[in-house]
Amino acid sequence: MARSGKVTVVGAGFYGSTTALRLAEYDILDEVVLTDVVEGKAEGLALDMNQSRPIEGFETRVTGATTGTDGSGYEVIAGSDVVVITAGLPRKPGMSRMDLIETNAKIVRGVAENVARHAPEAVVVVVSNPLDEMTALAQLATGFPKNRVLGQAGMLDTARFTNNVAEELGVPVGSVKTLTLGSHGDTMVPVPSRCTVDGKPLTDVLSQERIDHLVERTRNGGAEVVALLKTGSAYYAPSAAAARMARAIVEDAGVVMPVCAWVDGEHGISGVYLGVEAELGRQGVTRVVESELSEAELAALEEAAEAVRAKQADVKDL
Ligand SMILES: NC(=O)C1=CN([C@@H]2O[C@H](COP(=O)(O)OP(=O)(O)OC[C@H]3O[C@@H](n4cnc5c(N)ncnc54)[C@H](O)[C@@H]3O)[C@@H](O)[C@H]2O)C=CC1
Ligand SMILES: CC(=O)C(=O)O
Repeated sequence: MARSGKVTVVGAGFYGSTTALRLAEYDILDEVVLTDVVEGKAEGLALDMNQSRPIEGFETRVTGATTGTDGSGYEVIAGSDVVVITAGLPRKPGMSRMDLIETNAKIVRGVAENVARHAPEAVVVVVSNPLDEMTALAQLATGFPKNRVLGQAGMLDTARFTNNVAEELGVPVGSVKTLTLGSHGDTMVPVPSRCTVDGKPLTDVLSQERIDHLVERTRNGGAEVVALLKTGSAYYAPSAAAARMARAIVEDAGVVMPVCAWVDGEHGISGVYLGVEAELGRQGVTRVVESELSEAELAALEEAAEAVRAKQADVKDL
């Protein structure tokens, strides 16, 4: 089987390590690189993942490396097609994603500058929180074209909406289609008008009260997991989302996914990183797709854009 492509995952915590393993298990890449500032952490996890290859039957090799905030060790990411940035603190119960902004901005800025130096042709997928702001910051710090920097949130939030609907109705997740746009925060926009169950509109199978409940549960999906875990945030569904995005980019797949992308006039909104549907290919976002939305959903998307625009303007000073 022909394998090609190299994806780096920066940050070997829960999110980063599960993303690296998922990418390696696809068995389509030459190499997955996993890095972390903690001495030996990425190397140890990479060794462990490589030892799982004979059991799981994949050949993609994982390389672990320790990197310094001074840029040491970053040579290992040279030639990466995609760099996924997961470095940064996760929230604790009671914290909002926005509470992480100052600490994570310093980390993401440093990482992004080193990515620009050592992998200048890469597409960057940001996952560190607060997501919409860290994506904007990574674009500023890399100086990459806006289509080559995007964030992961919509895939995860959409998956949570789908799972919530499937569990409510006791049906397979495969029979449910949903969509979530907007910010990865308080102004998240689950889109009930785009939800179907076995092709039927959601309003045909659920009352408005139950739909409202599932929308609210989706908005709080991250906090629900944090409250149960108590020591960190979700990573199985988030890593599945980031790995699928990286794969779509490496494979130049042209698939449409909900992601945090630079919006330039679509939906009448401009000049902001926002959760929208976008087509992904080798150059990152090849096209932002204007989803069909109800009037109320479009108004909510505009509200989300205004909420994140102000915060994104501030990140340059962090
Ligand atoms: N966008 C999304 O949908 C989601 C975002 N997240 C965010 O992802 C981030 C990571 O989450 P977890 O992996 O669970 O946290 P974690 O604490 O398990 O891992 C973070 C890792 O980053 C490393 N790190 C810190 N500074 C670094 C630097 N300068 N260079 C390289 N590595 C560095 C740490 O040593 C640690 O291993 C958090 O900010 C979290 O909020 C988590 C879930 C979903
Ligand atoms: C941590 C986070 O952003 C989430 O689970 O949605």
